[in-house]
Amino acid sequence: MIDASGQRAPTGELVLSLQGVSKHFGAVSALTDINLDVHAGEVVALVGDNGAGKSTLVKILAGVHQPSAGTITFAGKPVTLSDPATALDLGIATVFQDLALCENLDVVANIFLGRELSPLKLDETAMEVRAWTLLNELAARIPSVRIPIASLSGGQRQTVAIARSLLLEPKLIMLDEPTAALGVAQTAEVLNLIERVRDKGLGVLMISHNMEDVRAVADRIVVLRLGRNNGIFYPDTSNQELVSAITGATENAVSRRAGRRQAQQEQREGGQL
Ligand SMILES: Nc1ncnc2c1ncn2[C@@H]1O[C@H](COP(=O)(O)OP(=O)(O)OP(=O)(O)O)[C@@H](O)[C@H]1O
Repeated sequence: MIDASGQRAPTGELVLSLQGVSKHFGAVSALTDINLDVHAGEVVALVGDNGAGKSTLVKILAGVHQPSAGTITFAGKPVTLSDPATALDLGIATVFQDLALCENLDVVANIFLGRELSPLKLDETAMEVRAWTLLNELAARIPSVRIPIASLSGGQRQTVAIARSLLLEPKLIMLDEPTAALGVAQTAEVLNLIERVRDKGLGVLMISHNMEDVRAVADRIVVLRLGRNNGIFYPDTSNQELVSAITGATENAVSRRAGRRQAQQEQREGGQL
């Protein structure tokens, strides 16, 4: 569907909606009055400079931090994400940047890590089959599910972490810098993976500093600046425009230059009178 501005409007149902979310840490305002929507089958990139509030927002949605104000609606209902287990049970999965994988354990063990005592408790063979199924759905290139994480590449580790987050069949998956520190081929692999997660109908919220990756995979780009919303953009936005929104260069350099021009013009006109 094409919206009034000629862009592709999200067609999936609204999975996540934040209205007026703020977060203070003592005197520090990490987030002020944030609005954010993520639809099913949509990749939303969350971008912003260091300290813009991206991690704080992800931690709120992961149930790690509690918002100081605002409403979070998930799957059509207002929710309180009081702890990480609540967020996970509701269907919000998070892959943090450190991936939280155990180097010495194999792929199967990592995918089921911490879930061994849950109703998902399965025998070794069933767990192996489930792990393969998840990885196959992602068309993941993992040589064997019985090799330790330590012997996998960065891209393959990210794949295992994403597969793990899909185990509980979430509606929304949040990825914190999924391509940071990856080479070109591995980055492409992870971006493909993100597209496949989207194609499964999940909402994806991805934090990234890499505008090339963002533009390659995101349906919408949400910019945060100094803890506030600073625009929603589409992948065809120019780099300059995005960087301006991220750094605030528009309001500084451009508007200052325009102001100077106007002052010079007024001076000239004044001189002619
Ligand atoms: N636990 C905390 N206690 C106090 N202040 C915090 C805490 N967590 C974050 N902040 C502050 O909130 C603001 C937003 O930080 P946040 O880490 O969310 O930004 P970010 O966009 O993720 O930055 P980066 O890209 O550097 O990770 C910063 O000013 C930071 O210092």
